[in-house]
Amino acid sequence: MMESGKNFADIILPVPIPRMFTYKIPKNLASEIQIGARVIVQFGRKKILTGIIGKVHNKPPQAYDAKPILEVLDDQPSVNPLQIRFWVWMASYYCCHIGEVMHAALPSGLRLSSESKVQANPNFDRENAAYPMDEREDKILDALENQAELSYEDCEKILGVKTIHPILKSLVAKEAVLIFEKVQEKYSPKIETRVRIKAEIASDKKALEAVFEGLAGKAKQESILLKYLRDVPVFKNIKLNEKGVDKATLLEEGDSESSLKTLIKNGVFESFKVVVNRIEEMEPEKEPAKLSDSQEQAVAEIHQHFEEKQCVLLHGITGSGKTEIYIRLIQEILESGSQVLMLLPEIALTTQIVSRLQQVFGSKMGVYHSKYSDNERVEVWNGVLSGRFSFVVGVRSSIFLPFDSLGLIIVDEEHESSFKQFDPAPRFQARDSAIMLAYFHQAKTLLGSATPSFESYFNALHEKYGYVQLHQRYGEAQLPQYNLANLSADRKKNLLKLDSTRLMREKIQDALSKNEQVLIFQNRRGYSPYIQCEDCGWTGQCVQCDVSLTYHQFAEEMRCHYCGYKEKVPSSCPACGSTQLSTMGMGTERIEESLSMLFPEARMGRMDLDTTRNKYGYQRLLEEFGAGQIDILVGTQMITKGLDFGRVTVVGIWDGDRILNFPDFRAGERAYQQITQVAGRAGRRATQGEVIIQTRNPENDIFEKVIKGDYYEFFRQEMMERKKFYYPPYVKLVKITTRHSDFKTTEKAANALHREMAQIPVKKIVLGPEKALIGRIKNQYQFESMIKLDRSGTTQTSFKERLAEILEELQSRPEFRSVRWIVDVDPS
Ligand SMILES: Nc1ncnc2c1ncn2[C@@H]1O[C@H](COP(=O)(O)OP(=O)(O)OP(=O)(O)O)[C@@H](O)[C@H]1O
Ligand SMILES: [Zn+2]
Repeated sequence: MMESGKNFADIILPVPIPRMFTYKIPKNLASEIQIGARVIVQFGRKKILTGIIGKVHNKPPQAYDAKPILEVLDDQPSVNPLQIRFWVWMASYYCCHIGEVMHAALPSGLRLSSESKVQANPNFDRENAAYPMDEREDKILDALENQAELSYEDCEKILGVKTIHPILKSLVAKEAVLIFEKVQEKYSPKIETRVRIKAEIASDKKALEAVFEGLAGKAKQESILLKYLRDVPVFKNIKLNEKGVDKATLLEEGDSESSLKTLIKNGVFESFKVVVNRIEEMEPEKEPAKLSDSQEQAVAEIHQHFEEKQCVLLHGITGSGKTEIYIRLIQEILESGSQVLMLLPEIALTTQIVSRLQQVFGSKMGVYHSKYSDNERVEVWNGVLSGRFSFVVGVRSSIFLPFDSLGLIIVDEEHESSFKQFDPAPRFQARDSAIMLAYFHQAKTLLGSATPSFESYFNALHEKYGYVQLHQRYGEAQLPQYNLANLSADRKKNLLKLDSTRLMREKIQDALSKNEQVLIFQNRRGYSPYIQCEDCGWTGQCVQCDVSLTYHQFAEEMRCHYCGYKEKVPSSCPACGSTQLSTMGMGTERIEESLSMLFPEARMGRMDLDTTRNKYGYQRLLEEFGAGQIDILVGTQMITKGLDFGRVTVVGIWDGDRILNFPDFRAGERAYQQITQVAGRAGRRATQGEVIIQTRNPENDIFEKVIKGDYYEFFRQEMMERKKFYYPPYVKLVKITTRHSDFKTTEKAANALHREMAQIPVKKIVLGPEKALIGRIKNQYQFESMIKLDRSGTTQTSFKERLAEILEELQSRPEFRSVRWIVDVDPS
């Protein structure tokens, strides 16, 4: 209930309006106004919308006259105040509208529609109505007999008046109509038809015997009855009969439906319907593992750091057993009565780690996956609300679930760039947002990785985060042995076969002959093509930035994605003079073909976007691999994420150079992480694994650092570069894309924005605008500006506030009305 005296409310309106507007709180609704409740309001002259109360206050808006709130829909708020606080923060940090955050936050089964509708109340009996209707009310009810639903506009037309709300309100009060949102209807509970023996028969042995006698010679019906009694032993426990059995399950072994119908008709069975959970109930089946000494030690250190710090980074090498540490911490928090959220990158979620957690936590644990149907997502949402799930493991959007008392958030594989949402807004980083969310809940955050992001590692070194290390693999397992296979050298000696080096072939052969398994990794990222000299391995580098140039086929140019520097593709290699320049970019499919020619006996599998498109594709491949039905698995990034298979002894990195040549200031960091993660899949049990990296640059520094496992030294060197060239974490990046269908307008708008931004009086560097790497998408031209903001004080907030004003002003100029500006804070 509201404190008295507050007579205005800010209402979050849905997409496409996505903003907060202030409305008046009418006296008669004052007692129902609660933050997070859904309300009906009028927007503009015509539109009737459902919004959510974001804030209550007593400041009338300056620019317009506040309209009254028309209706409060919820007794219980749909969204809790912590969620609203989180939305507000996210909208301001990531420079988007709060309605866009709301749109991302609510599963579409719960989403607010942009238009509310009127429908007949199914419980209303018009013939025997308790209250009389006036003429206009009758007109609406007449219309609803022919039409399932009416918009507010329809009602206006029917009645020929402008203010229809009082009429609808009266109809609602008389329980004749319902006001609803169309999309909300999307969620439908799952209904199961079950059957059971009629109670009077089930509880009476004699009666049941009589039934059997009556069925003599009717084999089909008898068979159904026998199966029922096998599945539901009512003699042992009469209570079991009440729940009965799912009809489909009972008939699963091929019994006939018509025989069952006869049994129902003759009063032996009865059928009934129940609402069931889509997400299956599961009992825990395993105790958590006993922690090793170093794991116990790590847990103790994490506890210690949490005394003082809100966030701890767990830096544990691949195979060190971080999962078991998470399990211990999750248990502790759940026992204390708080909730836990564990975030995983998209693809890691369907795999081993989830089933491992499920074995321990059973159905206390909810899983929130992007491949879930909308209904399933609503069930997880409701499960969190009802307390059914006190622990959720999920993808980045699970930070929006309606938690009210989080105690801990774990972000596993925290370095993963897929925690960042690219499109649409909010373009949030789930790891960073999780830390903020935890702060609002007064909860702790644990970030875990074998290869921490430089941002997190930086924060740990500066003691902003606690830092805990695990240096050893669990049990007997050792880190794998690295081998660099020189592509150029093999080429000269004619040893290259179908792009494979001799060393690669030997190691694979070795593993196959010992009945061990092989993983071959090819980087998906390399799809942005680059030019490389086949003889010396030269690639074009930007003269102003520390990144490699991307090949633009259309213009026959190599360009820098960051500063816009460009040059023509040379006709011969500037380093060695060779004319063997080729475009790099080779897919997994071709590798699979090559390997099956080289190893015709081996059973091959391929895991990439193509082979995992459907819901179970990924799962199935992993199961086959786990069961030893695949000898060599070729894959992209997907095979790197937390896989734990005991028989993998050889990991091959097909094109090591491609990992290095990503046009990004994070190229080095990414390369280090990626190689270490892929390599980490090898030799996770007793046998030591081998990693083979094919490259034309065996002397590249990154390989040396990875092989030594010297993360700190690598980090230190990269940081010097980043400091010198103003890159994160020394500055904050904001990227702004300007889009329009006309080239000139796009350029003009981008330049106008640039001039305005340059004026903002904060410490910053504004780069661009540059034509984007992909100059045109869906017939929209795009230009990009990059802003590097000083990290100190209020620089960021001042900049973002002013930016919002600038964009608003630009948008209001007639020439730029249809230009789109996309702001990406902390782009990755
Ligand atoms: N205390 C323990 N008792 C028994 N087995 C353990 C224990 N800790 C870890 N293991 C086993 O060791 C293997 C590696 O552990 P886990 O997968 O948790 O490593 P990780 O640190 O997550 O590695 P990565 O970063 O490579 O994913 C797993 O097979 C796991 O079951
Ligand atoms: Zn450059």
